[in-house]
Amino acid sequence: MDAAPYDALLLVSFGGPEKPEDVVPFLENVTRGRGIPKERLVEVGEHYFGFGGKSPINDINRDLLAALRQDLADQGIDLPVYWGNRNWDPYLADAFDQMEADGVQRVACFMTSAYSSYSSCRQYRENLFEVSHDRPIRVDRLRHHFNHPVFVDLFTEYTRAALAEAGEDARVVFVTHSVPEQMNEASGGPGCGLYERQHLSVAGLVADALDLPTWSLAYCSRSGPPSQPWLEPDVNDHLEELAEQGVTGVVLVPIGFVADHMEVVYDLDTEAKATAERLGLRFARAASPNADPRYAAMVRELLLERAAAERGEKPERPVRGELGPKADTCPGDCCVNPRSLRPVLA
Ligand SMILES: CC1=C(CCC(=O)O)c2cc3nc(cc4[nH]c(cc5[nH]c(cc1n2)c(C)c5CCC(=O)O)c(CCC(=O)O)c4C)C(CCC(=O)O)=C3C
Ligand SMILES: [Fe+2]
Repeated sequence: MDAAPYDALLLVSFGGPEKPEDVVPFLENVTRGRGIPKERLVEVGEHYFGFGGKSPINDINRDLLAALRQDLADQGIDLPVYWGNRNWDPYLADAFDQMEADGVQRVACFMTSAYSSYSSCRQYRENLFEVSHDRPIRVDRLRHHFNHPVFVDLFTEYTRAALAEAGEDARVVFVTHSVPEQMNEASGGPGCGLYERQHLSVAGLVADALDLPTWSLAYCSRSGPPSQPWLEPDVNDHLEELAEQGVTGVVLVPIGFVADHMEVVYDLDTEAKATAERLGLRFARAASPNADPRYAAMVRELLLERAAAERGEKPERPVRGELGPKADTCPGDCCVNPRSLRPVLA
């Protein structure tokens, strides 16, 4: 198996604070120029302080990095793996400094974000462009993985396990990060609304695999000013509705998150769980991929698929559902944020 023309793999993630002193500067990094109300920042800061100022995200990425290295070694693929975050140490710039020092010429990037939107794709590509355009390293990012069979099958398995915990009659509620309605509309191109469609596709695939009679998609972690419409229903409001309808147990499936980071451990495991308890609903939260070795193997599959394509071969592009494989490169008008017209990596 051959990773040529790539001579490195880069894990690109969001980053998170690791100690109380990190929290405020991290939030400043994330929200610079984004118009988030001060009260919302104080509130989100409290979520981090409640967990000792440490997000789980970096440790999970350390584990994923180890799983990726193990998987490549097991497959006999000799390829260095680097890691850089957009918003916290280790930063993307440090990873690129190291790659440059090591003589890397062409790197494939795996982003720990599975869906299309400004926040979940284009902003990553802005940061990748920024950090790489003046370096002698060619950068490609691997295609979106929301509908990769491995991703869908993992969530199917995690959901099955959570149903066993909450009781088979529990209602499955798929959950993802809310985004402004405008951001959803622009995702995939003007008017595409691809963010929501991709989530509905994954949710439907998992529901079909488990023969679920009914299910829903809800949103968490709304931010921004109250006047701005974001995707709804909020998961807490949705639990209220379900309780009113006579539902007695719920399983939350965090399909929008590839790992148990702060939104999952606070917004779902803490806040939504408390809502469920108050409403007398049995509650279970399905796992997320984290550093599952099968998730690492999926990254390797995507890497080899793209490597083959770059060599001029016609690789298979495994995919589930009606949306088909997302192109390797995004068109110029994909996921544009009118407030941020910065150059991007395709
Ligand atoms: C779609 C999406 C994902 C999923 C895709 C992906 O994984 O990338 C995601 C991931 C994450 N978001 C994270 C943290 C934050 N996101 C914020 C703000 C925002 N996120 C947004 C969207 C998303 N975010 C949006 C539209 C905003 C509003 C401001 C803006 O338009 O930019 C804020 C500011 C405070 C607030 O507004 O809540 C924080 C602190 C962390 C780290 C968690 C940890 O530390 O464990 C992770 C993985
Ligand atoms: Fe976020």
